[in-house]
Amino acid sequence: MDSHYSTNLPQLVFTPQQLQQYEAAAAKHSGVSMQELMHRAGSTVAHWIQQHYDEKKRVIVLSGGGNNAGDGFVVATELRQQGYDVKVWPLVAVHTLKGDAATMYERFKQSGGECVQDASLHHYHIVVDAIFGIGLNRALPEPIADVLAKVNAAKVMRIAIDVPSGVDAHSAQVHNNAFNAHHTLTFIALKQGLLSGRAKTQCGHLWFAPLAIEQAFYRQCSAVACLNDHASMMRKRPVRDQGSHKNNAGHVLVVAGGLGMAGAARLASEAALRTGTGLVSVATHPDNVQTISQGCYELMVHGVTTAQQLTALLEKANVVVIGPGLGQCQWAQQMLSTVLGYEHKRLKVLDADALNLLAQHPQRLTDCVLTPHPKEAARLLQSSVTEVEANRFAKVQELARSYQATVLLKGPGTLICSADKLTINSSGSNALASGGMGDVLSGIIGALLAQGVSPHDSACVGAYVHGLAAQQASSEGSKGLLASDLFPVVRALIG
Ligand SMILES: NC(=O)C1=CN([C@@H]2O[C@H](COP(=O)(O)OP(=O)(O)OC[C@H]3O[C@@H](n4cnc5c(N)ncnc54)[C@H](O)[C@@H]3O)[C@@H](O)[C@H]2O)[C@@H](O)CC1
Ligand SMILES: [K+]
Repeated sequence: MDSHYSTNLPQLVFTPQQLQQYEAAAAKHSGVSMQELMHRAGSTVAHWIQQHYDEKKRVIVLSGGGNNAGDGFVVATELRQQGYDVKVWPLVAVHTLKGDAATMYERFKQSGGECVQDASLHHYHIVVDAIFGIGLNRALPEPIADVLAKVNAAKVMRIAIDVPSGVDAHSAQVHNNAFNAHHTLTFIALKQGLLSGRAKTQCGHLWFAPLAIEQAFYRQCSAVACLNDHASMMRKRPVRDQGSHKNNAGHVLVVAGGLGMAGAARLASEAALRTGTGLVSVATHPDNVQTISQGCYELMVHGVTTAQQLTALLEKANVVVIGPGLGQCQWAQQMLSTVLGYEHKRLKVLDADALNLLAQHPQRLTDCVLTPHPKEAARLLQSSVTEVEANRFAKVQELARSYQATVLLKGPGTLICSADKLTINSSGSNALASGGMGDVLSGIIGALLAQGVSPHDSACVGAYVHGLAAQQASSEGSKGLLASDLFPVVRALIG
C-alpha cells in the first residue's frame, strides 16, 4: 500500500543530501513521477491523521516555501475532502512556490481550500508542520521562530511532515524554537539527524513512510549508519556454553573509586558481574575496600596505592574498565598512566575521570572504548557542548579518528563510532534517572568485551541493553530511577 507507515524503523540510515541526490532516480526506477511522490507523501500524512483523529478535530497546516509545503497542501486538500475543518497558514508567501509545490497549492485553492494569516491557535486541535523539511539550511527566520514559539506553547497536537522545522536532518542540530513535534512522519529513508541528541526528542514518535520507493532508493546509494534493532542486538550477546566455568567467561578489572567515590566503583563492577563476567576484580582507593565488598562478596576488591600493585592485577585480567569515580588527583593519574602504559594487550573501557584526565594529555590509544557524555566529548576535543550537540555525527567521528578508539557518545540516540562503522542506538534514554547510570554502562561494556564480543559490538549491545533496561525499569515518565534498578533487567536481557 502506498500510504503505509509504521513505527518499526529500518536499520539503514542516510543523510538528507543522499535523499536530495537520489530520490528522483529512485522514483524514476519505481515508475513514479515527482508529483505523484509528493502526492503520496501528503496522502500518507492525511491518512495517518484520519486514523488517529476524527473529522471533528480542526486542523491548521503551517506552510513554507519549498516542497515540504507542497506535501502540506496535499494534506490540507485531502483532509478537506474527508470533511475536516482545515486551513493553511502560509509562513512564506505562496507566490514564491515553484513546481509541484505550486501545483499542489493551486489544487488546494481550486478545491475551495482557504489560507489564513495569524490564525488563533486555540481554535485548532492539530497543527501540521509543512514549513521546512530536508531543505533547511540555516537557523529559522525570526518571524517563523516567533510563530513556532507560540505553537510549541499551545495545547495542540503537533505533527511534523518529514522533519520538524528547525531540526537539521543532517547534523541533528536543533535551532531555536524548532517545531516540537508529538509525531513526525518521515519519508522514503531514515535521515541520520532525526535519530540522535535533542533532535530525536524533538521528533516525538517517529513514523516511517517508505512511499513504496525505498527499495529503489537503497539500490542507489549506501547507508552512512546503522540504527540498531532488538533482534540484531540480541544476536550479538555472548553465548555461554553449558559446560563452561568462570575462567571461560573473562576477567574484568575495574579501576575506579577515588576517596569517597566507592559507589561508582561498586556500580561499574557489579554491572560487570551481572552481565555475565566470570571474575571481576576492583582496584580502588584503600579506604573504599569495605564499602565496595559489602553485600557483593563475589567481587575481589583491592586497595591499591602503587603502580606495581596495579600491574600485578592487570596481569590477571583480560579487560580493564577505568574511570568511574576515579577523581583527577595524582593517584588517579598514576592509575591511568599505568593502565595505558601496560605492555600487554588489554581491552580497555575509559569512562568519566579517565576521559577528563585523557583530555589533559591527549594521545592516540590502542584497544580502547571511550564512553563520553557530551561534556566529556567537548573536553576531549577542546570544544564546547554546544558545538558537540550541533553536530554529534561529525564529532563522534572526529573523536574516533583522533584517539584511534571506538567511541560511544552518550545522549538520546547514543552514537557508536569505530574506524569504519557508525551505529545509532535505538533503545530508550535515561534522562529521568539519577546518577550512576554511566558507571553501570561502562561495567556492561567491559563485561561484553571480556566475553569475546568485539569493541564496536560491545558498545552497541551495551548501549542498547542499558537503554532498554532503563525503559523497562522505570514506569513511563517517572523520575527517580536508580542505576542499581537496572541490574535485574540487564541480567534478564543478557542471560
Ligand atoms: N519532489 C520532491 O523532491 C519531494 C519532496 N518531498 C518533500 O520536500 C521536502 C524537501 O523539499 P525542499 O528541498 O524544497 O526543501 P524544504 O521544503 O525543506 O525547504 C526548502 C526551502 O526553504 C529555504 N530555506 C531553508 N532553510 C531556511 C531557513 N532557515 N529560513 C528560510 N528559508 C529557508 C530553502 O532555500 C528552500 O527554498 C522533503 O523534506 C519532503 O517533505 C516529498 O514531497 C517527496 C517528494
Ligand atoms: K516539516
